Amino acid sequence: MRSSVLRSVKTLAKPAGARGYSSESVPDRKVAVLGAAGGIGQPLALLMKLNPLVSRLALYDIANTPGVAADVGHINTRSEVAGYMGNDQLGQALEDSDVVIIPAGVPRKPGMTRDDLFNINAGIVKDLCSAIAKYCPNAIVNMISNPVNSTVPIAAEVFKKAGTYNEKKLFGVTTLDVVRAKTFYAGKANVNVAEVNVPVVGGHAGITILPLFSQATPKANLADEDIKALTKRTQDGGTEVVEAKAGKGSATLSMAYAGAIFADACLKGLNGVPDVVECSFVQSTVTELPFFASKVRLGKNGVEEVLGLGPLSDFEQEGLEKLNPTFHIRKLFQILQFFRKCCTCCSWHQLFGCFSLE
Ligand SMILES: NC(=O)c1ccc[n+]([C@@H]2O[C@H](COP(=O)([O-])OP(=O)(O)OC[C@H]3O[C@@H](n4cnc5c(N)ncnc54)[C@H](O)[C@@H]3O)[C@@H](O)[C@H]2O)c1
Ligand SMILES: O=C(O)C[C@H](O)C(=O)O
Repeated sequence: MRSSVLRSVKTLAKPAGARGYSSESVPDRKVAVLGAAGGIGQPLALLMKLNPLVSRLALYDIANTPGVAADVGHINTRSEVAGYMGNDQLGQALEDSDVVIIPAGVPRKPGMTRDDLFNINAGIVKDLCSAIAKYCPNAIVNMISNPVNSTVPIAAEVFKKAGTYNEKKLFGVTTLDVVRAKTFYAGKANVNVAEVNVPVVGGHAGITILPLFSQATPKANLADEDIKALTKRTQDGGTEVVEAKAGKGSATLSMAYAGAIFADACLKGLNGVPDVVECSFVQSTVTELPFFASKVRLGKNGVEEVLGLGPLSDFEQEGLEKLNPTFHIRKLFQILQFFRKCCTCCSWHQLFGCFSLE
């Protein structure tokens, strides 16, 4: 048992010796986790502590971080761990960060949509991003807090207002959709899950999550009905967990795993490892939507290239057409309302410039 856990941890955290640099030359990298005492934050802190690419790990939350930091800090891996609690310590937590991961915010309960989290989480994200703009404006930001389809554009607006926006460094973390699509596909196709690849594009809510099973590898001859069912299960994966947890929150462990995979990819990109590609929700021209998840090549400056969708099946093309209005209408109105309430200097003109209904 112990050795298999260690083996998977090694695979997740493998230094990129074989992929571009030796473990002796791994540069120093500071990673900050905001919301580090939460359901995602704690296992994510553990996984980042196991990552040999991290030299400093800053754990920030509004409560309980000293305990989490003391606990994680006893693990005998490379990084130095420090806990920071409360707004007064946020600046210190962020200073010199290369990557900031944000799982701060409230999770869903059964019967809620991710949009129902907007009012609380938009405010949390806005405050945290204002601090990022001040204390580590060049950091890569990995946004986990929901609704990702809206928290990412909000973060972009906050950074624009602060004059620090770099579209190459802002990522909505959609890796859990990919993790789920891989797991469900491997089960149905009866193939080794470790070898499976499935791009998932669009966004991170309901039908905006669009897995491209026609591009899944290894290839399997699945019936149309099976593809439909896999697509629906991937789109409803978050709700499946929310319902199973029956009021005790949403996905935390699988999300921490997904968040650790994505942060590891960002670190590899920063360190110059070639051909690091993950799906992520980023500023995009792949469709007419201003932010869109697709495969992204990661590099020393964050996004190196936003990759196109590739060939779609008729079913996927239909899914793509359906997701556009959902995105536009919900997201636009939420974000407009938020900035009207909270940000008097953000004019309607600026907002329509960013989120126009094309
Ligand atoms: N992107 C995804 O795929 C994905 C997957 C799962 C969950 N999520 C989202 O992640 C968020 C967190 O989920 P969770 O289960 O960890 O919730 P949780 O309630 O267990 O933890 C959230 C943590 O955030 C902290 N927090 C609140 N306000 C803060 C602030 N201003 N600064 C710093 N920390 C603050 C809380 O103290 C708490 O420790 C939710 O919004 C959830 O919907 C996203
Ligand atoms: O579903 C949720 O509310 C959490 C997360 O977005 C998920 O996909 O698990």
